[in-house]
Amino acid sequence: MSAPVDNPAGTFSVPVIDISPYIANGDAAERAVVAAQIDDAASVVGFMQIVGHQIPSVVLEEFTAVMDDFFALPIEQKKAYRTAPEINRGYAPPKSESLSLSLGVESANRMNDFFEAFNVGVEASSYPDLDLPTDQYATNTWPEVEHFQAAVSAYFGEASRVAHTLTRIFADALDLPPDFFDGYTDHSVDVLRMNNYALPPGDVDLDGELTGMGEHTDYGIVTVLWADQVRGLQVLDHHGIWHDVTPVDGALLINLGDLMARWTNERWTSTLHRVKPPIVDGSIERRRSAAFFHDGNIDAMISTLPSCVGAGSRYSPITVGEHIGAKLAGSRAGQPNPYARREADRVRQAMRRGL
Ligand SMILES: O=C(O)CCC(=O)C(=O)O
Ligand SMILES: [Fe+2]
Repeated sequence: MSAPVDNPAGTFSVPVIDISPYIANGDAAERAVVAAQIDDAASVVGFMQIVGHQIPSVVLEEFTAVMDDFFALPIEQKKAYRTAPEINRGYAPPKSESLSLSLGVESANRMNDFFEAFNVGVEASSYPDLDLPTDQYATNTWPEVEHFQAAVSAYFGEASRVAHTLTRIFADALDLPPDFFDGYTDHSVDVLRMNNYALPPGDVDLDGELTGMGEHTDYGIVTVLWADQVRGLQVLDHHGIWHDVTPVDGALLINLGDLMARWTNERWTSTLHRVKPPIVDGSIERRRSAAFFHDGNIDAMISTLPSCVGAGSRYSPITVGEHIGAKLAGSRAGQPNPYARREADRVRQAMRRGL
């Protein structure tokens, strides 16, 4: 089953995969079908849509409701929840980040991404027996919005469960022991970024380069992305063409991050994507998303999987902490990442061709 997307050539689609055999007690044959579908989507597109994840609809409804309540606050009130750029927590106002700098690509206007976001993540205090660094496992800032912490935490728990199930499927798809990824993710430095794409009337410069979120790859192992069905998310295919992607009813979008591309020596793709929300009657159509980044243990060493080395590994081993640190220094602190040259070249090529 494939979901159609905006695609003049008729060849690009983001497959819809029902993972229920891995949630309920599917038998080995049913699970093998799911693992093969995931392997195919991960190799060809790097994005997929999953259904059968069994996140209760009440959890999603309450989560999106408190996101709306928070983003509806006056900007000055939201700014009270800012944190230092090196701490990936709290509120990020419009134009405070530039995702293309996570690749080392300078945009015409630095820090021009107009999304606003609120980040929460795993805290060091959740693992009292481990001596985890408190800048990466930072304490959360919770806004004074009724029910926000409870509703966001409930969704965080569900997204975390889905991410773990996905790594279980990945292990099967890559012919690894079922618990292979557990040792790399048992204190994973996960972050949930709630994104709101909207600019107050008067702030829209339609002549300028209007970017909701600049082109980037995600940094970690896998991203569980809830998005509403307003257009805006675009994915770059192997031919250098951007395609609009919206989820089918009830689906979560899933994409692989750089660490999975490194692990698999690019058998699986960390796909470039960006967000360009539609402009309707001169104003931006509001769009929301929430990206749960499952990034792995900060101290985990990611080296090419033996089964994927083939003619040689394209990447040298790196720790999760080193990799994520270079990426965040780009997107949040304006220091272009020098380590993503090949992705940066692909973005520049697509820009030159005006696609
Ligand atoms: O808003 C979206 O659909 C994508 C968000 C995204 O790519 C991210 O937060 O990394
Ligand atoms: Fe992303």
